[in-house]
Amino acid sequence: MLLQRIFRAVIMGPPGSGKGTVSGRIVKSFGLMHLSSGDLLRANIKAKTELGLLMKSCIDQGQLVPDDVISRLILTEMRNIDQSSWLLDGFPRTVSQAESLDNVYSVDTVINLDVPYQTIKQRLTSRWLHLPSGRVYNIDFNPPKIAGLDDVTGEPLIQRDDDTPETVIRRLKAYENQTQPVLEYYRSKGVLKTFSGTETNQIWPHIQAFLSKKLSPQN
Ligand SMILES: Nc1nc2c(ncn2[C@@H]2O[C@H](COP(=O)(O)OP(=O)(O)O)[C@@H](O)[C@H]2O)c(=O)[nH]1
Ligand SMILES: Nc1ncnc2c1ncn2[C@@H]1O[C@H](COP(=O)(O)OP(=O)(O)O)[C@@H](O)[C@H]1O
Repeated sequence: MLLQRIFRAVIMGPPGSGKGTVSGRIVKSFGLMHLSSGDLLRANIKAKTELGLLMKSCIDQGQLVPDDVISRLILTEMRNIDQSSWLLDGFPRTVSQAESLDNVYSVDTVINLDVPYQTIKQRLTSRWLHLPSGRVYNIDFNPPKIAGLDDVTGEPLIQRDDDTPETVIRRLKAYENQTQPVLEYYRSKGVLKTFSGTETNQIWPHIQAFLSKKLSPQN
């Protein structure tokens, strides 16, 4: 079934709350285009672009990259998908970024994953990533079929340089100081929908039911 009209969504939540995992399920169930700012930055680092090289130390230290850099990067990339329904993951992360987005597109729904910090810290040190696709695994939660290899391509998985316990703490601080105000921004616009819990499998049916009221599921 085709989507009736363009639907624009953002997924938010602290680092490790399951944004990438849930995004994968939303893409599969509802066919939205997925754009992840973290995946885009890591692709730039891997390709050693000028931007990637400039941003790497910032990311490795658990700090946010400058608003103008990420806003330009994302908004340029969005031109390729703006005829489709989309889901933004990891952007916007500051009120200034949210305003830049608002200048071009109005967001229909913001899905907020509210997961306790203690749960998150345990998850991130056992996260494994397939860099080209952004597919995430976890030794405890969803291990790859063959250790160290992506299920779909058989290519190697990596651990992120910024998933160390010290850097995770800095990322959570950045989230509190810079990203939480974005939740208020969207709450005041009436588009924020929060899902709380400690397990993705427990949160997901609620998100699926919520989106099913707004979107046609994929065949
Ligand atoms: N134990 C556990 N791990 C999870 C759960 N949901 C996601 N994960 C894992 O936690 C890590 C962080 O999830 P991810 O989707 O990358 O979060 P993001 O940083 O918000 O995009 C990954 O290794 C996931 O595989 C869950 O319910 N339980
Ligand atoms: N919108 C953004 N604004 C500023 N920095 C960003 C943004 N998106 C990603 N980054 C940078 O990339 C890092 C990794 O982001 P991401 O992959 O979204 O991590 P996570 O999903 O674990 O929160 C962030 O810690 C930050 O340094």
